[in-house]
Amino acid sequence: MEKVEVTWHDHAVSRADRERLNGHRGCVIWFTGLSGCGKSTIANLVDRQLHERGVHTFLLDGDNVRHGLNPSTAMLAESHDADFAKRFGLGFGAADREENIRRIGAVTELFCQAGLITLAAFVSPYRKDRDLVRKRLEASGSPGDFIEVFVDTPLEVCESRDPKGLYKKARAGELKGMTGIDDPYEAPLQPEITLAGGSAPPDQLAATVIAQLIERGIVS
Ligand SMILES: Nc1ncnc2c1ncn2[C@@H]1O[C@H](COP(=O)(O)OS(=O)(=O)O)[C@@H](OP(=O)(O)O)[C@H]1O
Ligand SMILES: Nc1ncnc2c1ncn2[C@@H]1O[C@H](COP(=O)(O)OP(=O)(O)O)[C@@H](O)[C@H]1O
Repeated sequence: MEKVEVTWHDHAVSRADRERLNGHRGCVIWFTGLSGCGKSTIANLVDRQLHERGVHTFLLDGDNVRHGLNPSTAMLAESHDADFAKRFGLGFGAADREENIRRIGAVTELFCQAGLITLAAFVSPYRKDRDLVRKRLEASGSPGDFIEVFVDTPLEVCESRDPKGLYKKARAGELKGMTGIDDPYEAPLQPEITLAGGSAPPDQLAATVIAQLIERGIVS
């Protein structure tokens, strides 16, 4: 294996300096759940409401990140040769999802160090991948940096919403490896917040998240 020489450098402006300037601490609010459960809708509402309160935030969202940081092999093949595209493109197999979440976890870690309240909305179906993000964040930062929000919406409800027609394709056998259909979803065992995404409106669920942030002293 090729040895790569890299050295960690401490920054002149610390996380504490940035948090003082922002007037609040950084943290990661990680929304997980099935496709169509409401992650993006709720995360966007929370983001907008925090922004209106003067809180420094940023939202990372599954579909969007897969257009830029973590594109598919087919997307990369438009600008790179086939070997490069195959090596770095990500799909939805278990190892690809693991690498997707590992990279996003590293980005949330940077944003957290920048003192931002970072919202992440990803299916993130594997417990070990989410737990690894938590572990890394807490190791480089402090306890409470990772707030896991389980958007607990029954599969039948997600499937009835099906805004992108993915469940329909999966049921028709045109899409393989759809989470909840022929690919696993491992629900969090001890999420900080659980939202009943199938039985309450999005604004009520967003209000629950904001109330929790206030209770935890993250925003005032
Ligand atoms: N096979 C399969 N399973 C689940 N989801 C699929 C799949 N194929 C495409 N999509 C679309 O990709 C979005 C999920 O991307 P993520 O990066 O969040 O997935 S993961 O965390 O790596 O599992 C997901 O977005 P959301 O619907 O917003 O969750 C889907 O639009
Ligand atoms: N709590 C809710 N009640 C009713 N409809 C919802 C709720 N949350 C989201 N939706 C609707 O469900 C669909 C999927 O929501 P979305 O936020 O895109 O889910 P995800 O990001 O988890 O895939 C959208 O059409 C959205 O308007």
